[in-house]
Amino acid sequence: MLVAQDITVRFGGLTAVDQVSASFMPGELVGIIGPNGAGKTTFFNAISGVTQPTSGRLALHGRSLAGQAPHRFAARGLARTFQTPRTFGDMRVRDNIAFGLKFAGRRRREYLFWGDEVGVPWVLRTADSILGLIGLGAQAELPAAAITPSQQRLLEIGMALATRPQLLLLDEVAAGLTENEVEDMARLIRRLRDELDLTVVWIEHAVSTLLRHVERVIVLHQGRKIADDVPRAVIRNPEVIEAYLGDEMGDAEAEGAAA
Ligand SMILES: Nc1ncnc2c1ncn2[C@@H]1O[C@H](COP(=O)(O)OP(=O)(O)OP(=O)(O)O)[C@@H](O)[C@H]1O
Repeated sequence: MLVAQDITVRFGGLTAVDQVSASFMPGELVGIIGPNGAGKTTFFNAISGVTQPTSGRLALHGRSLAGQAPHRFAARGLARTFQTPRTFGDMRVRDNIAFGLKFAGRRRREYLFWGDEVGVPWVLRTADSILGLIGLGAQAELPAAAITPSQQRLLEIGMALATRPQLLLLDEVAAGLTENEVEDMARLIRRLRDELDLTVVWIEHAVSTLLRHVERVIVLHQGRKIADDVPRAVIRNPEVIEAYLGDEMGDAEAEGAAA
């Protein structure tokens, strides 16, 4: 689906992402974890066209995306959320989704091409069916600014889905949520992956929940990739424990997470 090769992003003298390579296969749910400042969001920005990598190669469906603008990434089936939800507060919840359906990602010509909706799951064809999918049906008429922070996060996921992605990048969609809400979010992400045939890459600090739900986890530390494996292996990796997991969770909790 997506292949990133030796991606490096420098800001002046700081190397935020240091030669990170990673591949994402169709249908995978992959987590990205690491300490604050490890380069997780910068890596996301680089693989979604928001930031131009200093060096490295990037291919979606085998076609190079180097130097392309973010809307070209969207047109090729990539959607993402941001750490701070980017919704339109004075527009109704339903209209936020409708905006994504109408405008996001695709150019007019591509809409004509997509007009017959061939291959688009029916739940992604209307704003109301997307709202039903993410559990925001009851909030459809409210201004987006009036819904709770956790609902804002769901709405941003809905807006991303409205672009009919095949690859969904989620940046801390569970930040600030209660433990139960984080668990609900993880279940929703899995359900979306399964029902919509998505590839999902999910950055999150709620490590124990993430490790219980993803199939593979990539660990970044000081811009470098220090692990890329199934959760069971990653929690036993001494470098990962030293750099991150030792602080984030006790051994017993980690064992439970990857059980
Ligand atoms: N636009 C920028 N200009 C300069 N430095 C930046 C910029 N964006 C990020 N950085 C720096 O790059 C490094 C990686 O930041 P990044 O936000 O990618 O980390 P992160 O792993 O996502 O952290 P967090 O978990 O806190 O969100 C940090 O040192 C950060 O200060």
